[in-house]
Amino acid sequence: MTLYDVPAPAKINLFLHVVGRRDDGYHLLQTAFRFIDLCDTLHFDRRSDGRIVCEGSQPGLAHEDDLVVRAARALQSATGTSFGAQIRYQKIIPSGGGLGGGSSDAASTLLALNRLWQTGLDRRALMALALPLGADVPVFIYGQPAFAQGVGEQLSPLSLPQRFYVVIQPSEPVPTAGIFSAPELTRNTPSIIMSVFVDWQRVHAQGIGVLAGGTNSGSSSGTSSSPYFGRNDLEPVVCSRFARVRETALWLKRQGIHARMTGSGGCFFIECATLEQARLCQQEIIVKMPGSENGQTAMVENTWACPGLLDHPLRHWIRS
Ligand SMILES: C[C@@](CO)(OP(=O)(O)O)[C@H](O)COP(=O)(O)OP(=O)(O)OC[C@H]1O[C@@H](n2ccc(N)nc2=O)[C@H](O)[C@@H]1O
Ligand SMILES: Nc1ncnc2c1ncn2[C@@H]1O[C@H](COP(=O)(O)OP(=O)(O)O)[C@@H](O)[C@H]1O
Repeated sequence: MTLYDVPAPAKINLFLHVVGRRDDGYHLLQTAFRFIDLCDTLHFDRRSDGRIVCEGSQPGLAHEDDLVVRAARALQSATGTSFGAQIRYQKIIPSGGGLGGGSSDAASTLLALNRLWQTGLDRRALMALALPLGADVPVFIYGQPAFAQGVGEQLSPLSLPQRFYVVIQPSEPVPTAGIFSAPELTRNTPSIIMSVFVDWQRVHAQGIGVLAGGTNSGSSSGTSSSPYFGRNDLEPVVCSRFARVRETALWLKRQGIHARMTGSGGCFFIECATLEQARLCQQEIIVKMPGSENGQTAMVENTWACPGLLDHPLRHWIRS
């Protein structure tokens, strides 16, 4: 029994507010998760000897630390199945980018093995298994764009308009834990109710656009010139500590391009109304970037233009 070409999409945080801190040090967040069509791909063969064998492509990552392996083991011990799995995967989503690639790989592993092993867990049970693997893992099992609270596990569905994204990866990974532990991090952004974001979306649904030159229009928003809702509270901390991320942010700003950091960075996204606009914007960035050769500079590692997803591609693999 096999399952090949299982996708694990990246996520972006449309905004990210830190509204408090729990006694265990984890932070209370408010954020909007959106999946984008930038995917890792996983392949699974069922084994009857109970072993989990994973050929990942993560240099420097020990087998037992790989979130794919940890997810497989979590499902094994929760269900007592005697099956194992041979797993291979190809990474596209950069690690330490704030795109949730490892979390998404873990979620797709849970969804795929639940099917391959016929362990029959429902969505709620898989989400409970997902949370100890990482605060970001449950939303990928939830399967829909979501307004998230708590540490990221209290999820409500969001209906988001079709949008397209340029994603820019500065050539420097950012470790999530170090950003959350920064003393200077803003931890007291006032909580909002979800309808504030939903209403903002409705009002600004027509507003986003990219000008012919490739810069987004700066349609009116909650803040003076940004076309995005709220802010990412982690962005100033990441920019102050990571030179390449800061250079990228400043360069984009000087070009008049409104970009926002996703999660704990260091990737940025630019929201566009059409895929064509996203591709034009990406091309303009590639051409204009200082020292650019095929879109790679000392400052930026990679760029992509891709659609936002209306749903997770495996959403219907599981009972709600
Ligand atoms: C910041 C976010 C926003 O979506 O995304 P990424 O930048 O990682 O993609 C997430 O909250 C990250 O989720 P995830 O990457 O799964 O985090 P975890 O592995 O659970 O935690 C990594 C470390 O970040 C800190 N952490 C994480 C989440 C949270 N709500 N509060 C925290 O303080 C903790 O110090 C923890 O040790
Ligand atoms: N399969 C995996 N893919 C990517 N990162 C992984 C994986 N398994 C474990 N990790 C670890 O998780 C961290 C990055 O996780 P990821 O979800 O991609 O986060 P981020 O959104 O912060 O980039 C890194 O420390 C990496 O070593």
